Amino acid sequence: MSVLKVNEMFETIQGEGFYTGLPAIFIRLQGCPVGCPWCDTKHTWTLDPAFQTDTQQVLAKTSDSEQYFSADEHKLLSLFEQQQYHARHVVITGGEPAMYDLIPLTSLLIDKGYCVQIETSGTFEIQAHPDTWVTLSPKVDMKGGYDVLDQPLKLANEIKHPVAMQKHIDELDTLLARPVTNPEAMVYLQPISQQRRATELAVNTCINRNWRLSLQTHKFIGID
Ligand SMILES: C[S@@+](CC[C@H](N)C(=O)[O-])C[C@H]1O[C@@H](n2cnc3c(N)ncnc32)[C@H](O)[C@@H]1O
Ligand SMILES: Nc1nc2[nH]cc(C(=O)O)c2c(=O)[nH]1
Ligand code: SF4
Ligand SMILES: [Mg+2]
Repeated sequence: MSVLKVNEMFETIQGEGFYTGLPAIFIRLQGCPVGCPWCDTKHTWTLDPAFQTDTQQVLAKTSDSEQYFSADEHKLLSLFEQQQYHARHVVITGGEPAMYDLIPLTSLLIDKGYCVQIETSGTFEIQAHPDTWVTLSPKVDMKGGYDVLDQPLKLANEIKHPVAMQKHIDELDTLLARPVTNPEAMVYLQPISQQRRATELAVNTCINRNWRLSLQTHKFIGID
């Protein structure tokens, strides 16, 4: 059993990376110390117990807030039924989900027939069932002072790098050159905050390097 702090749980369409377009249940965990200046989920950063509240209040959220509920894997699975979700794909994101022991939750979900994906910055070792799809979005030189670890680079099924400037491409090249990095990992560039210049850089670099483009498609159509 492992108790997780959940900032949001909702059903939507995966908007990013390899599984773009697939209906998915998102579990957004609370807490992240990495400090990316352009992070689109800053409301998940704090781990202040003052923001703990009850499950129904969190599930009923209509806007971003620091409020979270605590639940173990069995409670989360029972909430899937209560919420009448249809998706067979589960995305565990955050915040930084690898701060938690995800072995009990990922194992239970895989045992129940779900496909499970985690979205992680690579700054903590991943504790998850080996069949979990790992989307690594590496974070280099951010304010929190964390480094990208070897283990997430090894486990990554896809490396989805947020980019706005050439230095981000250079950082990615350095990570791809590390001997531990999974040579089979698919490489995606994701423009930061839909900026025009970031998008141009991502498109041109994808064409030159034969990498893939990840747009945050949910933001273009205004869904969660
Ligand atoms: C909010 S993070 C949570 C999971 C984990 N902490 C991580 O960084 O991968 C989920 C994804 O959103 C990306 N992301 C966050 N803010 C973004 C932004 N403003 N523009 C583009 N991608 C962003 C992250 O790089 C990551 O791929
Ligand atoms: N639709 C949708 N797709 C996503 N893919 C990754 C997300 C994330 O915040 O981790 C995300 C998200 O917040 N919404
Ligand atoms: S690691 Fe992820 S959640 Fe944390 S600040 Fe960066 S983008 Fe946001
Ligand atoms: Mg998001």
